[in-house]
Amino acid sequence: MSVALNTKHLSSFISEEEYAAIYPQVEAAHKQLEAKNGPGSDFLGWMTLPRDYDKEEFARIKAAAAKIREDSDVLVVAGIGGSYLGARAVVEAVKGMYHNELEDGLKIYFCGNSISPTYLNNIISLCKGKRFSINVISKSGTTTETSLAFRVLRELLEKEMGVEEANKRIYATTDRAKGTLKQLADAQGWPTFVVPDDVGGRYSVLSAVGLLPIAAAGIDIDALMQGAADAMERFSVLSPDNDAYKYAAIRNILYRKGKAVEILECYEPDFTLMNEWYKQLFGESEGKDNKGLFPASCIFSTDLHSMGQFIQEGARIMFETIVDVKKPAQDLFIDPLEGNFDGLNFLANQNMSVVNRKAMEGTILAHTDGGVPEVLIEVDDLSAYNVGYLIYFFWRACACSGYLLSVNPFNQPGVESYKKNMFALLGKPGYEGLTAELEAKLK
Ligand SMILES: O=P(O)(O)OC[C@H]1O[C@](O)(CO)[C@@H](O)[C@@H]1O
Repeated sequence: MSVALNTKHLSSFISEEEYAAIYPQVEAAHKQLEAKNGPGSDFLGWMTLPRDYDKEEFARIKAAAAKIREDSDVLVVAGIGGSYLGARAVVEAVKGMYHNELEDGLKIYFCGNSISPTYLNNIISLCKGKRFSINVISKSGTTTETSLAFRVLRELLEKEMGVEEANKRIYATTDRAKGTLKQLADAQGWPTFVVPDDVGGRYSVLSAVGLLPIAAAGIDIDALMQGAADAMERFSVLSPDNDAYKYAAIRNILYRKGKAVEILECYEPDFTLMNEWYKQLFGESEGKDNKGLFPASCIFSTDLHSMGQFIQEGARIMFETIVDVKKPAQDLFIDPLEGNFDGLNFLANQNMSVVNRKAMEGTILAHTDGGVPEVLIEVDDLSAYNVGYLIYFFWRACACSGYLLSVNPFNQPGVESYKKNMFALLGKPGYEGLTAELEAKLK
C-alpha cells in the first residue's frame, strides 16, 4: 500500500474503546460527505476530482506546459494560499527543493505570495533578460498579493518582449466566468484555465491551479492523478480500516484530551512545502468558532536542534504526525575513514538513509516517553503517484476531521478581517469609514 497509517505508538494514549466511541461520529461525517448535506457542501468537488476532472482541459494543460518548457527559460507563478502552496509543494516533493539549481532547462519561481518588495525585486532580477512566461493563479481574481505581483511582472514582460508576444506568454488560472482576472484574460486573449466552482482554494492542487505549474516542471501529472484516484477509491469507503477516517478520529480524540497542536513532521527536507500545504488545508478548514487543532510543522532532524527541546519537555499540548518516507529519492553510502579521526566510523558501511531512520526511531521513542502521542503516515516514496495519493488522503481526513469538530471545513470567513483593515489603512475606495478608527488605534 503506498500510504498507510501506523498507530503502533499510540497504544498508551488511545484505547480501543475510544476508537469505538468516536466511530459513530465518523460514520455520520462520512454520510454527510457522501450525501453532500453537511456544512459547506457546495465545495465538495474535490471528492471525485481525481476521476471526474475535465479531460479536455487536462490535455490543454499538458500542451501549455510543453510550450512553456519549449519557449521559456523561466516560468513565474503568481498566486497565494491554495493558489500557490499545492503547486510548489508537489514540485519540491517530487523534484527536490533544489530542482532549479540542479537541472538544466526551465526554472520555476513563485511570487504573489507576500507583499515584500525585496522578494518581488528578486523575482524581477531572476526574470530580467530571460525568456519568461507567467502563470497567474487566483480563484477570486482579486487577491491583492497576487494582483500586485502580476501587475509588475506583466509590465516587465510587455517591456521586454512586446505586448503581442507577452500575451502569448501569460496563462491565467481563475474562475470559469467571473472576476477581474477572467475579464482581463479574455480581453487580452490569454489562455485561461479553470478553478472549478465547487473546489475551494486549499483543495485545488489537482485542478489547473496546481497541474499547470506541476506539468511545466516536467512532472508526470497522469501519475499524480492516478495516485489520487486510487486513494479516492480506497478512502471513500466507510470502514474502521479507512486510514484517512482513522487519522481524522485520532486527531479529534487527542484534541478532546487537550492536545490542541498537531506537528506534521518529515525527515526529508523536500517535504517542507508539503508541510506548508498541510497547514493551510487543516488551518483554514478547522480553525474557526474558537475551535481547532493548530497545525504546526517540523523537518527533522533539522528542527530537533531547535524545537526538539520543547517537544521533549515543554508544555504537553501537542501530538506529532510523522510522514515516514520509506525510500528517499537518493541514498548515500557512508565509507569508513582511515584513522576514524571524526569518530564517525560507527556510521560507516551503510546507507545514510539507515542513519536517518534510526534518528526517526530514536526520536519517536524519546518523544513517546516524554508524553507526546506519535502518529505515523507511511509512504513508499515521494513519487508523483504517491504524492497524489497522499494529497487525497489528507483531503478526506481533513473533511472528516472538520465535521468531527462540528465546524464548516470548507469556508474561511476569518481571512477577511486582515484584508478589510489593510484596505482601510491603504485608503481603498469603499473603506473610508474604517480608516480613522484604525489609525487612532495604531497611534
Ligand atoms: O485564489 P485566490 O482567490 O487568489 O485566493 C487565494 C487564497 O486566499 C484565500 O481565499 C484566503 O484569503 C485562500 O482561501 C485562498 O487559497
